[in-house]
Amino acid sequence: MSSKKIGDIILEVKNISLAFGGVKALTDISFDVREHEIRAIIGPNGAGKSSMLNCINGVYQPQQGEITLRGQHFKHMNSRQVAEMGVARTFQNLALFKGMSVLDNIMTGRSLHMKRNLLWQALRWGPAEREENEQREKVERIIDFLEIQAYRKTPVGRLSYGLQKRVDLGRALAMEPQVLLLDEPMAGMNVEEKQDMCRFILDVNDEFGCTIVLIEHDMGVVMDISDRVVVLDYGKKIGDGTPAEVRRNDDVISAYLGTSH
Ligand SMILES: Nc1ncnc2c1ncn2[C@@H]1O[C@H](COP(=O)(O)OP(=O)(O)OP(=O)(O)O)[C@@H](O)[C@H]1O
Repeated sequence: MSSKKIGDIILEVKNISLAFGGVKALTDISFDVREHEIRAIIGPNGAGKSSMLNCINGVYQPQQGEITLRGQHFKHMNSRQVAEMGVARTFQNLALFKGMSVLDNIMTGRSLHMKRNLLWQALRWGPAEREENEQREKVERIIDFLEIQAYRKTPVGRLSYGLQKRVDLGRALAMEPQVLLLDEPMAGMNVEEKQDMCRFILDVNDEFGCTIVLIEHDMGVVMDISDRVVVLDYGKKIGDGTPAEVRRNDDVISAYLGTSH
C-alpha cells in the first residue's frame, strides 16, 4: 500500500471465544492491529465478523480471552467506557436520528467531549455557550471534510443511503477516536458511492491519523485499501496477513469457494 508509517500495536485481541447458548460465534481468536493501519476482517456470512467488532467495542462480553487497547485491558467494559478509551464505530444498519439534521446527528458524536450538562446548555450561560460553539466548529470541520456542507441542515432521513453512510462516518469521527471500527461501510452502495467512501476512509486514516478496523464484503475494496486482513470462517481464524498473502492462502480460497472446511 502507501508509504504511510505503521506504528506499534495499538489494539490486541487475545484468545477471544464467544458463544450464544450452543452457537460458537468466535473460537480462540487472536490478532493485533497496529497504529495507523487499515485492518480488515473478512469471511463468509455468519463467520463471526460482527460478533468480533461487538466484542471490541464492548457490546458483547466474550466468555474467554481479553482485548487490550494501548496495553489497557477492557474485558468487562461497556460500550461507553470503550468509547471513552478512544474507540468509535459505524453500524451496518445505520444508527442515525432520521428526523434530525446532518449537523445535529454529527453533534451527537461530540457528547463524550461535552463538559457542561444539559441544564447549562439549555440556559446557554457563558461557559456552556462557549463550549457549544467550540464543539460546533469541530463538527463543521468534519462536515467540510466529508463534503456534505450542502446538506448540513437537511434531516438525515431525506438523504440518499450513500450520504447517510457518510453522516454515520461523520458521527463516529466527531468522537475523535484513535481506533475507528467500520461495519460494512460500503454495503448497499452503488459504484460511485463506494469510490467516494473508499477515498474518505483512506483520508480519515491519513489526515485524522485514525487506525481503522473494517468489515467489508466487497473483496475488491478490501484488497485495495487494507494493510492486513484477518479471515474468519465458522468463528475460527483461517488466515491473517497482507492482501497478497491472504489471497493465496488455501484455507481462505476453500472457504470462499465453499469446497471444504
Ligand atoms: N445476538 C446473537 N444471538 C445469538 N446468536 C448470534 C448473535 N449474534 C450472532 N450470532 C450467531 O453467531 C454467529 C456469527 O454471527 P455474526 O453476525 O458475528 O457473523 P458475520 O460474519 O458478521 O455475518 P454476516 O456477514 O452475515 O453479517 C452466527 O451463527 C450468528 O447466528
